[in-house]
Amino acid sequence: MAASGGYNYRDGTQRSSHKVDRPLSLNSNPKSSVKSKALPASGPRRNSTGSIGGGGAGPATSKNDTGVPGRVRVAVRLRPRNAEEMVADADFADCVELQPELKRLKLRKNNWDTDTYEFDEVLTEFASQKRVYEVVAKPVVESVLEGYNGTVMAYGQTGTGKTYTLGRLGEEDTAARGIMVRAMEDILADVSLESDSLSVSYLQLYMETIQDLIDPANDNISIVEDPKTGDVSVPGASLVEIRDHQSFVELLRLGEAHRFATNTKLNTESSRSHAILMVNVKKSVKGRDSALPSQNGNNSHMVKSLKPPVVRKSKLVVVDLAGSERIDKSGSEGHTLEEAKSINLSLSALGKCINALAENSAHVPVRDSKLTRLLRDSFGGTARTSLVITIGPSPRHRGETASTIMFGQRAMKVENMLKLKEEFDYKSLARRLDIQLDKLIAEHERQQKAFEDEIERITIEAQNQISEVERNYADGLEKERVKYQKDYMESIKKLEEQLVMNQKKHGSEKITNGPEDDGSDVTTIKESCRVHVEEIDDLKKLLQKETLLRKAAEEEVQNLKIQLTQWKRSEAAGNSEILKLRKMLEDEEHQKEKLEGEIATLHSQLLQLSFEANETSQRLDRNEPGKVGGLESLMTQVRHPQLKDSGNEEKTSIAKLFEQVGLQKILSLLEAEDNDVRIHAVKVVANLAAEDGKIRE
Ligand SMILES: Nc1ncnc2c1ncn2[C@@H]1O[C@H](COP(=O)(O)OP(=O)(O)OP(=O)(O)O)[C@@H](O)[C@H]1O
Repeated sequence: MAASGGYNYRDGTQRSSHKVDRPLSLNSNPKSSVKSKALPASGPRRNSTGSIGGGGAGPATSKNDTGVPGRVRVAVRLRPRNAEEMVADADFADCVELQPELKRLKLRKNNWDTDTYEFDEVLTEFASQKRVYEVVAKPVVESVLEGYNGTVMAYGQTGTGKTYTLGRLGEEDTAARGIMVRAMEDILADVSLESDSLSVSYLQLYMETIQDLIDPANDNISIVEDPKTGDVSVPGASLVEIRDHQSFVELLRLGEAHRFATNTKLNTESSRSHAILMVNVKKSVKGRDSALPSQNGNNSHMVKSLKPPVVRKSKLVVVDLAGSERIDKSGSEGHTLEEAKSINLSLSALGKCINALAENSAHVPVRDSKLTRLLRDSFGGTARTSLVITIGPSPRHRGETASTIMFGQRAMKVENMLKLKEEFDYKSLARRLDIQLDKLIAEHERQQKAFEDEIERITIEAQNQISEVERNYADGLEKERVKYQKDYMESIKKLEEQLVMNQKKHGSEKITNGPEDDGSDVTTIKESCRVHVEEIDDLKKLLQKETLLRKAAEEEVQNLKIQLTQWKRSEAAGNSEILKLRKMLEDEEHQKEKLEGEIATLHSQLLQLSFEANETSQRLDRNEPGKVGGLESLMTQVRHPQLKDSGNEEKTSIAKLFEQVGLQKILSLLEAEDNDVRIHAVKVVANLAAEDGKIRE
């Protein structure tokens, strides 16, 4: 039964929505992507040869910048008969016959005739949710974890199982979990929550307005397209960090409750909006970041090898489209009718884009609806895309089933060019440099303090030793002096006593023997003289010994002085080492400032370019070619380089062009809508690259 026309949420509440279209705003903080290059939505594409299962080249082996071709892969899933069909179609065969092993589907035209279609996968009504995830979404999730954007989308008539396939939470029965929950489980198992980051936005596109399913008050979100990379983003949407499975399921449940749904004849809970889940994965690339400063303090080497770490920023987009429906069959009226018209309009815009891409047509009408703008990267862009088309078995809906099958067949012809989304992570480099600098400063201060303490200790020790040696020397000297003085006095005393004794002896002998004994007297004096000479010799020896001792003491003092001088010299060398370290630190800070300056300049250039490109594209959109200014003249130069120069002067002209407009503008022309301009821009870029390496990575 058709709803009365209210705005129904799945949680049963009713709210009104504002539908004010805001002008497209520029992304105020475009990231500088160093690896990924934008592929114009209508850029050169290759049509698939139609070989089933062979065109979806995975990105796993290609890590370069040129991208790898990746055809949109399409699986078809048949819903089992529901209770109503069991009764109403009891006497009729299903309108389709599946041959999963041949990956074929036969659509009955009448009782005798069938049309046969081939798909990348054919999933019968018995296919489990696990199998559906593995063939439809798992390869895309793996690509996302490798750094490529990925899209998983469900398309089909209302009530055929799109939400069942993508959005089931499976809380009571884990086997029933849909693609969203299973994809997040695989992503959580792969990322490291310490070094990587995982965030989610959940939106619905309802009657051409984008609303936040996490924060329903946020109900008019703008789409922003990066003119340089072609990346589409919705900066106004809530971005929730996901740390575990449970928080993600809560978020899905919250979003599902806010989704517009109504009861139609074809589905009691028919989604009236397209739901878009965006999972942003930021992974650091292991082993590809800068070297840390070496311990030997080689500053210039350290600065040269200081490269920012590389991060891969990829995005998984899961799109649960609202069901296509025949108004007469769904019984829509009033507001539900308006909703149905809006759904059909956006789905038909998507169909037109896919037709244009499948036919390699020059113009792809991406701007016809917000749905196609949001899915710009998923069809004909840089994402790996997998589409599941859902069909019902009822012969009463053969027409809708046929049109779903044709949509899938055309989508299989769309070829994307997968690109790695790598960036230098300047912020994390700056953070790491700060930490490194703090560590160096702390280490330097610690070493300086230890060095100063050591010098002080050595100086004090040396001074103590010198004082002790001086004191010992003075004591020794004093002792020697006292000893020799005492010995000397004793010797003098002995001599005087001996002299007195001799005189006495001599006087008594003279009285006894008379003057005749003069000979023995002489002998005695001689003996006395000999003793004196011996004593004098002893004294001389003692003096010599004392002189030697004094010399040894003086040498020791001299040695200590030499040691002190050496210590002072090493202190001076230490000071000069400290000065050198300080100089190194200053150099390092200077380098850091330079790097930060360059980052700021790059950011501002990028911002300027984004602004100019956006302005230009807006003017071009408004068909005001005369006001395009610099870029217009650049396009003219790119289209007709011979207008300025000719023949061999073309290279000079390209060089001049490069000088005048700069590389960024030339690169921006690679995304121009005009085929000629893009071709000439490619030539210019190729010439510049060949000339002298003006273009580097
Ligand atoms: N493969 C399946 N097995 C069992 N039941 C299914 C299957 N697919 C869908 N259903 C059931 O069919 C009904 C409609 O499914 P669902 O709401 O997912 O369809 P839909 O395509 O999302 O519809 P709409 O476009 O109207 O939102 C639900 O009751 C769902 O449980």
